[in-house]
Amino acid sequence: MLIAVKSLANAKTRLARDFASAERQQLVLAMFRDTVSAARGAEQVASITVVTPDDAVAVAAEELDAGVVPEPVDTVGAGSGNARLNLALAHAAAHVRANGATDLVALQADLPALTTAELSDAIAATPAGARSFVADHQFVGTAALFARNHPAHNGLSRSAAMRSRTVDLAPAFGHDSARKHLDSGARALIGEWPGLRLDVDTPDDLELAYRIGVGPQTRSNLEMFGWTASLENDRS
Ligand SMILES: Nc1nc2c(ncn2[C@@H]2O[C@H](COP(=O)(O)OP(=O)(O)OP(=O)(O)O)[C@@H](O)[C@H]2O)c(=O)[nH]1
Ligand SMILES: C=C(OP(=O)(O)O)C(=O)O
Repeated sequence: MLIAVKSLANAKTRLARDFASAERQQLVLAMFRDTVSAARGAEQVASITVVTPDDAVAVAAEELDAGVVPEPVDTVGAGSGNARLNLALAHAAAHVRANGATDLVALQADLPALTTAELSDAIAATPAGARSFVADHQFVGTAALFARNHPAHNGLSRSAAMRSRTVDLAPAFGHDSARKHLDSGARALIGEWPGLRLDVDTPDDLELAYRIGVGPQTRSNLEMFGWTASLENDRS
């Protein structure tokens, strides 16, 4: 499993209205921790690799027993943030495949309401020998992208077999990525996975995730920042 996280100082700018910079960075880390904790419970997830330029994210990843791949240098000057994100994921994919991984999933880092059961269920629905994805709850973005290799066949040399079996991740995250993944041949997975489909970008997403039920790190940070109390006040 691959997870990309950009520099915390630049993260979640769309939450800037509700959270000061230091709080926002802490919240991004908390959502990341809850996402990794839920993901690592899925029995199909053999390892988690985080690609990031941020030292604090790398430390948090290591504390959660995830591997860390430094941000590739060629992403500097790679144009838009999304181009950098996709280069970072492709770099991490090459890294884990060089170390023996076959089936890949690129998971968003901001899924605080993710449950192990729904991720496990989604992985079980992925076709072999193909790319597939779980769209976000609005069917605009992508919560998770999967690339499963073709099953092994006999009669080829080991290297030829590896080449012919490989299904590239070909990540196309960013604006309208559900459409981009569909248009590039990835299959949209069907299933009721509300936490998996809810990546948090805006205050409205955060409120929705909170109502579904967020993980303990996210919850305690939101309580500490007084955000949950303000939610109650807004409702009364
Ligand atoms: N390693 C890495 N991860 C990235 C990069 N750009 C984005 N990401 C990650 O990809 C996911 C989606 O990123 P964005 O939607 O662009 O940014 P965001 O921080 O979620 O939100 P905004 O600042 O509000 O756009 C987040 O988990 C980011 O941390 C990058 O250049 N490198
Ligand atoms: C990059 C993506 O996520 P976000 O919604 O965080 O921009 C995406 O969905 O492809």
